[in-house]
Formats: sequence, C-alpha cells, structure tokens
Amino acid sequence: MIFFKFPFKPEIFSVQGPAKEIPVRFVSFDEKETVTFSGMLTEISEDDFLRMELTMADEKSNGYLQFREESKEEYQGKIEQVITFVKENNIPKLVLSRQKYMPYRSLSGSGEIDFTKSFLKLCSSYPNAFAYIFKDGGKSWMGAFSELLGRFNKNTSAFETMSLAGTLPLNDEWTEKEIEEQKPVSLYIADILKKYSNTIHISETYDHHSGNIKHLRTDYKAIIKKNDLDQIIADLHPTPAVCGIPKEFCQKAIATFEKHPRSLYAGYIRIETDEEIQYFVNLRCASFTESGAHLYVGGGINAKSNAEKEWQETELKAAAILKNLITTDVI
Ligand SMILES: C=C(O[C@H]1C=CC=C(C(=O)O)[C@@H]1O)C(=O)O
Repeated sequence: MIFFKFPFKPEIFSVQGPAKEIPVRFVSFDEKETVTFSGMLTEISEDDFLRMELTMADEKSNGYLQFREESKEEYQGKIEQVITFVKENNIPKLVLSRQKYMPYRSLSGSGEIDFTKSFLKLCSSYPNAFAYIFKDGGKSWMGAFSELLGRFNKNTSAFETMSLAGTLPLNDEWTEKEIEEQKPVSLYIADILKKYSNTIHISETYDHHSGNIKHLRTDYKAIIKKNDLDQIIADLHPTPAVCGIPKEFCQKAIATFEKHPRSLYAGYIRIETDEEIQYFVNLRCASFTESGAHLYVGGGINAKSNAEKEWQETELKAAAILKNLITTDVI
C-alpha cells in the first residue's frame, strides 16, 4: 500500500488494480534493496484518503533490536573524524548521516501517530516536494523532499536533474563552506551529462527553500537518447549530495563510518507515468517500527565543516519531519 503526491500538485495517488505494471519503485542507497508497487496509478480524493485507517507501525522492529541512537558527543566525534579523513585524502566532501529515534511513548497526547493526518500535514508543509507514505512487507516509511535525481519526458526526450546541497536556516548568509559543498555536486552532474548530450542548459545557482531551511540549487536540462536513461541514472546515483567524491571511495568510507545501514534513505524513488519517468531522492524520511519512528538525517562534510553546526543541521532536518507527525486524539 502506497500513497504519494507529486511536487506542486495537490492530488494524492495510490497504486491499485491489475498488476501489469510497476509504476513505483524504491531503490536503496546501496541499490541492493528494492520495494516495488505494481498496478495502475490511481487518484484518491482527500476525503477517501482521510477515511483510511493507516496503521503503519506493526513492524516487529526487525533489524532494529540492537538499535541505540548515537549521542550528540558520539556523532560530533565522528564528524571530527570525517573532517580529518576529508583533509588527509584531499577529497571535496563526504556525506555522513545518522538515525534519530523517537519512541511513540515520548509523543504527546495518546502516544500513537495518526498516519493519515500526518501525511496530509507533510504534504501541506512541503508543497514543492514529492511526499509519500507506504507500508509493504513489514516495512513502513514516510518522507517528503524535492530533490530530483532525474525527470525524463517520453515525448521530447528532455532530461532534467538538479544539484542540491548546502544547508542553512532560512535567514543565515551562505558561507564558503556551503558554496564549496554544492560545487562538486554541480561539477559531477555536468561531467556525466556531457557524456550523453551536446545540448545542456545549466541555470544560475539559487536558493531552494524547504520548510525551516534552505539549500543551494542549480538546474540542468539536456536532450538525451531514451536508451541512455538507465545508464545516466546509474551514473548519477548516488550523487555527491548524498554520498561524496570520489563516489566508490566515499561509498566504502560511509559503510565504515556509519553505524546503521542507510536502507532506503538517500536512495531514490522511480515513478513512471504515461508522459514521464521521474526519480526523486529519498531524503527527509522516516521508517516506523512497532515502538517508534527512525528519522534519517545527514549532511555534507568538507574541510571547512564545524562539528557543532553539522549536528544542528541534522537536528533541523529531523525537526522538518517530526513536526508533521500528528498524534491521535485521546477520547
Ligand atoms: C543528506 C541530506 O541532505 C542533502 C541534500 C541537501 C543538502 C545537504 C547538505 O547540506 O548536506 C545534503 O547534501 C539529508 O537531508 O539527510
């Protein structure tokens, strides 16, 4: 069961009916895990959606039994190690992440989440995002973010993507740290697109707002060959917005620095409609077990990073998800 909405569009969709097609596919960060939804894309009215009683949290904490959240001190210590690692290896950046755990019993009110209302709140908080909620085979996830890994128009063969990185609270001024963090993402994307197209249009870099925070963003548009689409996505993922440069070197380093598997966090969601194939980066997301919500948050670390600021950045990103979790009314 999945429900989702596209950026800037109010309609809620689900995947139902005869399983002829697989219009929605989640691919994990390491590409070893997929979650697919087969059937037809079907629009659901908000009233019908509100009538659904979504019980998401029945996973028997599979894989989470050993879970212990990293403390601020532990995570900051790890950030210091990554700063040293980045400097010693002379690499532009590496993206480190953590899981924040929110036991349901610590939530206000009844201590139970109303998933239907929470999803609608997530949609209204982030109208420019791709937002989803799903439950499948013991897994329950929810998320909303606007980073596009790719959008392919089947009629025109136009391919769009974006470089989105660097994070600050809305009113802060950009510094060298964020500018140097976003630049390698932009160079990486441009280098890949150049292999597949002679007609690449690159926008100015501008501010992208996402609730309580902003990012630096550059847009790319190229005409490509349809047959190259899968390879372009394979080349792009994971971009340095969620991994680092060089790609394989940073993937290995992430596996040693991070305590827990990223699973679907920082992977992507492929959605196919009649006109388009879209790929959204799965950030600002959470998975739900029977006892609590696991929020996935990270940030790009470079030589100019500051451990306290990086911790605050992950707290801000966690708040962006948490503030949308609505508890059921106590009668
Ligand atoms: C890795 C995450 O964000 C990425 C996307 C935008 C800004 C980012 C940053 O400033 O570090 C990250 O590259 C996350 O939200 O967990």
